[in-house]
Amino acid sequence: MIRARGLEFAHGRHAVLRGVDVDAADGRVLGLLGPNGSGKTTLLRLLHGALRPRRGTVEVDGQDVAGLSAHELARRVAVVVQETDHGSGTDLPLTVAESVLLGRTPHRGRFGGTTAQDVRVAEAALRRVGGLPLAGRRLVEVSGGERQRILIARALAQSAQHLLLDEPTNHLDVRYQHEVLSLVRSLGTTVVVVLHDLSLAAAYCDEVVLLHDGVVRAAGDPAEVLVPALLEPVFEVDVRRLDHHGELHLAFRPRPPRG
Ligand SMILES: Nc1ncnc2c1ncn2[C@@H]1O[C@H](COP(=O)(O)OP(=O)(O)OP(=O)(O)O)[C@@H](O)[C@H]1O
Repeated sequence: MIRARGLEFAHGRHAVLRGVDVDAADGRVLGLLGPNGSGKTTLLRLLHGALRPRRGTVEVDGQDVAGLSAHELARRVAVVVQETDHGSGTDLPLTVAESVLLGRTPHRGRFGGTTAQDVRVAEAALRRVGGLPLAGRRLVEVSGGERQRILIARALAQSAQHLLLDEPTNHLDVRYQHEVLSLVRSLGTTVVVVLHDLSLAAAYCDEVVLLHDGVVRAAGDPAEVLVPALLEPVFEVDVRRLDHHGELHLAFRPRPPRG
């Protein structure tokens, strides 16, 4: 369980998040949605302790993240950030297999080396994302979509009960967008995922939080949040809900420029 209450965050004088509450329940997929600049990545970073709030608290399994060491936190929470973000490690001269093995680091002692168990877990994680054939390749040589799946494998190898992902479908072709999200959904871990594609959010999230200008505009069941009355003022487009084989899809039309 990840629980945030009353989160406030600012870059200098620029308020980024105000009074944000989040409840990510065990084994459920929570989607963070909202327009560019609405505060999704900032919120995700607060949830895994990479940023400290000015006000408010974040608890993981009832413990304040501010009181957990980086090592303890990494055993509980695995994070897949966008590959351009600092810390994704994709610029290191590593093979794919070595990169996935890095996910095991929180499970080692200070001077502990790689164990056979680490190798087995890393291999299983790479297999789950369809990445085994890439194991011997250098990370800098794989495509953007392949790299994204490898970063997810590294997070899986971390064996944490909570998984946070920032736009994991970036760079993925349509098949892998669905494969990665159904994989993430099948893990049984708590998942908090930033998504731009609202139809994917409708298909794979149990709950969603809709952010706008750093404030939660709506939260709850995707079927109740992904409605034109809530989405149109936030995204400033016309929204239609479509039913395709019983699944909710959303279609958008730009609004004509104001005269
Ligand atoms: N390092 C920084 N310094 C100053 N302002 C920042 C910094 N990082 C982010 N911001 C600002 O904070 C606000 C929220 O940014 P954030 O990246 O959380 O939004 P987002 O919803 O994830 O956006 P996107 O969909 O474009 O990725 C934006 O106005 C952004 O310009």
